[in-house]
Amino acid sequence: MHLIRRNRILRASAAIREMVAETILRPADLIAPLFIIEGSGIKEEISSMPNYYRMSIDLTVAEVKNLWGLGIRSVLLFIKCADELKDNTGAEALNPDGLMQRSIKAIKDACPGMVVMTDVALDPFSVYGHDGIVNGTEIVNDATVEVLAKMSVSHAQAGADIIAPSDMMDGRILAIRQALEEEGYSRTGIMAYSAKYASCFYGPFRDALDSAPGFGDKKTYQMDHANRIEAVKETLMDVEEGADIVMVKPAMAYLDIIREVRNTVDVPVSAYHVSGEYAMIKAAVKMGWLDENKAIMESLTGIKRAGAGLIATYYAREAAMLMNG
Ligand SMILES: NCc1[nH]cc(CCC(=O)O)c1CC(=O)O
Ligand SMILES: [Mg+2]
Repeated sequence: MHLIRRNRILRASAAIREMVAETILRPADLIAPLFIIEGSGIKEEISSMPNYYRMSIDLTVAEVKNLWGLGIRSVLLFIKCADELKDNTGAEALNPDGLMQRSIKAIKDACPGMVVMTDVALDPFSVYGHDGIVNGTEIVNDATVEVLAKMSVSHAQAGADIIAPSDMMDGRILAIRQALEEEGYSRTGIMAYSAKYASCFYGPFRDALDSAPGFGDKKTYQMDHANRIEAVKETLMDVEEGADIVMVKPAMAYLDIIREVRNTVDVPVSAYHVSGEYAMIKAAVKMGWLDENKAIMESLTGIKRAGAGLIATYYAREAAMLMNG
């Protein structure tokens, strides 16, 4: 018998292909990022992210319930800070009655089972739009880490299940872990943005939250896209410091990094299918060049195939609806 025919057998029908599929995407694999603003009954379009919105807490809670019903089990919260509350200290980030803190409480009250993850970085609160405290043109690592640790405790106090530091400061995972333990939050997890690249693909997000850097760029603290070995080093350090989950970000231009990280660490690996990756598909679909449902499932399955068991994606709702048939 000539073995060449085996491939044709295992691809012969949809049923056989489904039987032998190696990578199966589930709604619970998906983390839904949510952009939250002050007010009530407010749903604002984001021009660079079609069909994605900034929403007030009440509408965000309703969306969380819908997402839970679709089988999604985690959300990742981002808030849009009022300009008058921005400074160079991150004070508003520590406000126990801040928008993030109120959002966490409202979601946990309304949908207790949903895993609430919170973005921890200073850019939404910074007059400079950088992820940390600025001195001249320097992002001051250690002073920033101190604030991030307090910010993380504040989120845990509000009920957050997992802290997601997206800042890339050195040593922040250990500092956050220690601060959480000192305050009794030994059950609050950390999803570290470990291999986060200084990517052009964050543009739409920065529009959404008005958080673009006011000067320079983020290349002094986010990684160079040319580097692979450095990603493994960063990730191993975060695991050593106490990260429960590590993340590679962005995703599609970094599948090799996801695979290398997956093969290296013994904790869950996540990836962030970022705003620019979402916007690219949306734009191509608008031009009639791509089938959106196929592009969504192929992209997200590929990110999982590369090794990410968790995927933060703005397509979480659509993908879950597709998987629910
Ligand atoms: N530190 C903030 C943060 N957290 C997630 C993203 C990007 C998410 C996306 O583009 O979807 C950013 C923007 C940035 O680092 O400039
Ligand atoms: Mg690091």
